[in-house]
Amino acid sequence: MRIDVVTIFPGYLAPLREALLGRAIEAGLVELGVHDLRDWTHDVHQAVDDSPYGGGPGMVMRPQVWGEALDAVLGDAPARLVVPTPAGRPFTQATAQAWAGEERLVFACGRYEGIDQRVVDAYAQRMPVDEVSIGDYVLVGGEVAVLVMVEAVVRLLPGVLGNPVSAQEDSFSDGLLEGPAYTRPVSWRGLDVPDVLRSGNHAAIARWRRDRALERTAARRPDLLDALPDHALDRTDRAF
Ligand SMILES: Oc1ccccc1-c1ccno1
Repeated sequence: MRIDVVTIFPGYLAPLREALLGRAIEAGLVELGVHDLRDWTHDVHQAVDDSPYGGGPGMVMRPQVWGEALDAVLGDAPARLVVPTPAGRPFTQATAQAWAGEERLVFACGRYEGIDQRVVDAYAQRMPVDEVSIGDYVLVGGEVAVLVMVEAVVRLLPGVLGNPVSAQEDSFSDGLLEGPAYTRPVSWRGLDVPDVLRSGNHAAIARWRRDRALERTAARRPDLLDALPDHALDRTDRAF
């Protein structure tokens, strides 16, 4: 997979070259390009924004600059363009799974009051464009959202995680939140590891883990339970 990010703060994306993601890049599983939007300005101030038509607070990012940048970065290779925005569709594990199958993702990091809408509209005429939100809160720019989304996607690529089973047993992979996890010591500050996890009874352990996942999901994210298809819950599950 090739990932390109266009931003006015390239340094914000430095963490993408650390740890797991950095190793994926070194292993050739991912190619990463980070591009400074200001490289496509032509004025002495390197202006990337302007006042909003219709008035209102803040500034809007200029379509001309974005158009030149995206044309240059995209070239002729097919890609999915992703624009993080608080006004976007929710980015979920399902989104990450879908994007993990893409050959190429290009992220456009907006700041200020956002990017002139015509940029999305123009590129949507020739490629898939997703305006996505990572949550119901407002950030200063899209860079942090890109860090989140790139990590969620890249970890799903074959060969990136040491143990591919981890990704298969993620929270949300079966529509539920993951339950609690424990490791040594068996007793810590008067708190003990649940006996069943040390029983060696794999069926009982699997049941206990499912029950804790259902319990946690019912308590913290009842919306996920409501969204589960009927066949996803067996009779024992329905106790929650
Ligand atoms: O709040 C933002 C500002 C710019 C770009 C993206 C966001 C955002 C907020 C939540 N998800 O994305």
